[in-house]
Amino acid sequence: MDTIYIEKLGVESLIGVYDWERHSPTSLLLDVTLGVDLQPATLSDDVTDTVDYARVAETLEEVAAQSQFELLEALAGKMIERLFNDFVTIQRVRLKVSKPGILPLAENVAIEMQRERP
Ligand SMILES: Nc1nc2c(c(=O)[nH]1)N=C([C@H](O)[C@@H](O)CO)CN2
Repeated sequence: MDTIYIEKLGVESLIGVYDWERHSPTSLLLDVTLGVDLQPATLSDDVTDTVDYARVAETLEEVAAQSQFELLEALAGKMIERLFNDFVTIQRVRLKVSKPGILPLAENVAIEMQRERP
């Protein structure tokens, strides 16, 4: 299996457990690893024969902007569901969602999930 990476993608989402987090969107960073067969695109040099990482980034920005989850886990689950639904050649997704600066004594907090296509 080959790999496509999107690193430190900045998105905005209304997310958080506490009332003070639910008045305005929070900045999140996404690290995405996609398991894809890249061999067809090595032969064709055609973006339609691979997964267009620009479209993946747009999809993740859209899911984040339209969601209102409490937990990072729930947002990550929805994002992975959308990627498998919209990009049929993605076989595996690893997604790390970071919420930098949210805890006073930590530079960053994050969750990471990895899923295979169902
Ligand atoms: N495992 C998690 N723990 C916590 C989350 C989360 O999304 N996943 N979120 C919060 C608060 O919303 C945090 O942003 C501020 O304390 C707490 N714990």
